[in-house]
Amino acid sequence: MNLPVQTVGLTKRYGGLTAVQDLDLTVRTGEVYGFLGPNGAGKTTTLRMLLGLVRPTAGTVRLLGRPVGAGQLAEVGALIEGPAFYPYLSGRENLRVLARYAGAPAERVPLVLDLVDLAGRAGDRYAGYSLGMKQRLGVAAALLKDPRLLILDEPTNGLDPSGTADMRRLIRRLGAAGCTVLLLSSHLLGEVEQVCDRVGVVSQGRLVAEGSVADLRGTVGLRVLAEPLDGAAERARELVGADRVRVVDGALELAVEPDRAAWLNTELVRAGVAVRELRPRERDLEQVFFELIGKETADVR
Ligand SMILES: Nc1ncnc2c1ncn2[C@@H]1O[C@H](COP(=O)(O)OP(=O)(O)OP(=O)(O)O)[C@@H](O)[C@H]1O
Repeated sequence: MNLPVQTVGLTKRYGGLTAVQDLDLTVRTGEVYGFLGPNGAGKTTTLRMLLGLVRPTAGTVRLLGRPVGAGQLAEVGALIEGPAFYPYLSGRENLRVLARYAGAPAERVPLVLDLVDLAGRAGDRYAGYSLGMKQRLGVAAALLKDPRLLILDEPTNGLDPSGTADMRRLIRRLGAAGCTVLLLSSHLLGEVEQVCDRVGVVSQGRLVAEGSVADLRGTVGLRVLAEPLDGAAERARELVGADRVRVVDGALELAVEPDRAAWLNTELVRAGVAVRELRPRERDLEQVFFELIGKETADVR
């Protein structure tokens, strides 16, 4: 199978520093994969190895099913750092110039402008674009060659909330259109929740978790709103064991499998407790991210 990205045991050492260690990364066709980790975790080094810009110390990289350097970069579109455009040309003119350089058909220009939602402003000068529009034009440029793999490195960096939301919508749209996207981000897990099919979290050069956002978040029990609370807590302790029951903010938190909800509800009601709400308790995504990267505080932006 020609996986867009597959690394096995990928390692890069700079002198005594291991920037990337034993990384097994797989990006599947048609998915939006979020490669996440705090600054210095090794994302850029990994990206450079994927693109053949840096030679791995150990391990292998296959890009679009072939070893790096087999000419497949023509099929990869990338938005890395701020894209360079001519300020006095319009968005459309800039793309026409790039298309000519890249040997992409001119008919792609209106198509990609439409994709990134810039068709209405395509005639405006680049210099007048907002940062968000500039970034989206960068994505449009990366799409000119109709790449099989699109790599976006920190595409929301420096964007305000509305620019970030636009970029998120764009990535989701690309994903829905069947584009394979590798998204690098040092932002919190929560921010990529809506756009990524799967995420890999890297910390200190190692992949510390991989899966869907739902997988990573997991469920850790049940949260129950019931009256009277004391009676509910007492009965719950009898049912599942005292060490599995906590009272937090006027609710019961039970460390039990969520599929025991129906049984628990029946038992509580039988004990004369009125159950108002009973639902799986999920971990907070930020918390998950910090646990994975082994930090207590939010300094990963
Ligand atoms: N050319 C280099 N020489 C020496 N050390 C390097 C080199 N490039 C990266 N490093 C080190 O490797 C580690 C990983 O850096 P890398 O840039 O890959 O992380 P990152 O996750 O991309 O971080 P950021 O989000 O800040 O870009 C860091 O400790 C960095 O200082």
